[in-house]
Amino acid sequence: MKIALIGYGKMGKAIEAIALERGHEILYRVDLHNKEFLEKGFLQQADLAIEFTTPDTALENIHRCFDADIPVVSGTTGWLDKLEEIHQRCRQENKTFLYASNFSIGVNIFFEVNKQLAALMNAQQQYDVKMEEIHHTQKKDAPSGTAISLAEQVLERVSRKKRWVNGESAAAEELEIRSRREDPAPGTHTVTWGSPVDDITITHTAHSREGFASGAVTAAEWIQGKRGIFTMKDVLGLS
Ligand SMILES: NC(=O)C1=CN([C@@H]2O[C@H](COP(=O)(O)OP(=O)(O)OC[C@H]3O[C@@H](n4cnc5c(N)ncnc54)[C@H](O)[C@@H]3O)[C@@H](O)[C@H]2O)C=CC1
Ligand SMILES: O=C(O)C1=N[C@H](C(=O)O)C[C@H](O)C1
Repeated sequence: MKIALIGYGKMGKAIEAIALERGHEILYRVDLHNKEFLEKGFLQQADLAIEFTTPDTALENIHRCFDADIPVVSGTTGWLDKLEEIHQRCRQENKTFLYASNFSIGVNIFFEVNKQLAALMNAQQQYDVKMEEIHHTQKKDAPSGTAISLAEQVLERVSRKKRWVNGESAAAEELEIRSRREDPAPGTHTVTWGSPVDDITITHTAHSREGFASGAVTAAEWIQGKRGIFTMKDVLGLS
């Protein structure tokens, strides 16, 4: 595959290492300083783009890839209020788009465990649920995209919880997500169900960025030749 790598920060570099190891070519490494590679003439020479940038730039980058009609695999967090705009264009113009708040296999399995636990807890009023996410101090968004995915999975299944809040909350209908920033934490997510007599805690701890990067390259390999909107559930056959 000829990859246009959009975003050449911590994730861009981790993805580059794995893509090269697997025999792929990095055609462009697009960063803040060489955004001219986002022009159609450059992008359309690539088989696809892998996009890991910032909450403020992801939307525009994905539109640029759609202009060039190349598939996009995006993992940027903190911009999902605009996701529907991208899905709409993707459907209308028959483009190819795959998004995941977390590309690691471990977290995608953790998502399934979280959903099952939440479904079981809907009838167990004595349990309250809280979440915590821990990331490095350079992270721009809070709560993490993964924590929002986990929270939405709970809200869909637990009728006594109405919304998530980032920070402390004493309101019974709110799902509290605490965010901690400390180095080098690549990403830890914990969901705790507590009752007066016991707690159930599930935690996923990333030891490095390798799992995210490897998942993103696997998603890029999988999406080749496909049209439509996809997630890691499709890649891993979890749908
Ligand atoms: N979905 C997943 O599995 C994961 C998602 N992430 C997310 O990926 C994003 C990037 O994370 P990191 O690499 O750690 O951040 P980073 O800050 O190390 O790198 C971001 C890079 O994007 C570049 N950039 C900014 N605007 C750009 C533009 N318009 N075009 C091209 N490049 C641009 C910056 O110069 C920087 O090098 C964040 O939103 C983070 O939350 C991070 C890890 C895993
Ligand atoms: O910024 C990061 O580093 C990470 N971001 C993603 C998120 O916001 O969930 C995924 C992972 O936890 C690392």
